[in-house]
Amino acid sequence: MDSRLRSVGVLLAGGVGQRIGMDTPKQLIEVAGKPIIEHSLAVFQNAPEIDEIVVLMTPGYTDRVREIVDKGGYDKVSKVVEGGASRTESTWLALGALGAEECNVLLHDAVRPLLEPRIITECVKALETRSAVNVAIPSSDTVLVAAPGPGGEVIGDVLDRSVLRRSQTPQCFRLSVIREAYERALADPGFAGRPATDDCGVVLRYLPDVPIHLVPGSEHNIKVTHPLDLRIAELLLQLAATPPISDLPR
Ligand SMILES: Nc1ccn([C@@H]2O[C@H](COP(=O)(O)OP(=O)(O)OP(=O)(O)O)[C@@H](O)[C@H]2O)c(=O)n1
Ligand SMILES: C[C@](O)(CO)[C@H](O)COP(=O)(O)O
Repeated sequence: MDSRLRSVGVLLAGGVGQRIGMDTPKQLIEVAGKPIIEHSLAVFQNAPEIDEIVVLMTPGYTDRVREIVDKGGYDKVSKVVEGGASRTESTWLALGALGAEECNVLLHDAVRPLLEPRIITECVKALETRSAVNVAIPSSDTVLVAAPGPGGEVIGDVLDRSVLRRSQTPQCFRLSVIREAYERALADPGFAGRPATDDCGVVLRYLPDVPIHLVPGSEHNIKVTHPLDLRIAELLLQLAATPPISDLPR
């Protein structure tokens, strides 16, 4: 009998893309010939470690996602569910859409269309022995803490870059662990006033004894947030589709 836990890829696509400022949610914008969300869907669909995909989509756009799923033959998609008002609400709704059986959950920003298969492999491997795993890269910039000063901001602190990492997705957990963290967060009246910007932040705050193992991410695994990111994603996706020079026929 195969005792491997099932792995569910959750695509968080419930946002509206305010910072990119377009009429439709940014995950539906076409980049390198496909909507951004479809690039992310294809990565999960083609990953042998992923057994099932659940999509959380902006209310009003779930039918559009179902069309993309049907047309592209993404047969690992089991559910397309409406997302919530914040990323954490969408995660909570995703957890509600999963059954009671223990599994691995890989929570991925749908707007990170350049997720590499290697990262999924390493995350699922790490989940064989750990219950919480995140993907992160070192910071190549020096990171400052801004403080209010006379007439504007001043530097409050310069952080030690050697211990700083930039958090990416997928953020990966045993279902029972991420559910427990969110149940505690929702029971805390203070959570709404100090929301978390990612799922690891919820686990760290509400299950501080659970170590969150780090897997190396990638500079390519960008989050399409601002208009310039669309151009960068386009170029990187084109590059990824181009064989390296050594593989070209001579
Ligand atoms: N209510 C929300 C908000 C965000 N997300 C998802 O979380 C990921 C990262 O969020 P972000 O880049 O902030 O997306 P938006 O919220 O759409 O962008 P903005 O903050 O500029 O409005 C995206 O794939 C987004 O669709 C979500 O599932 N549900
Ligand atoms: C989850 C995340 O992508 C990790 O870097 C990030 O925190 C999402 O932030 P956003 O403001 O919701 O884009």
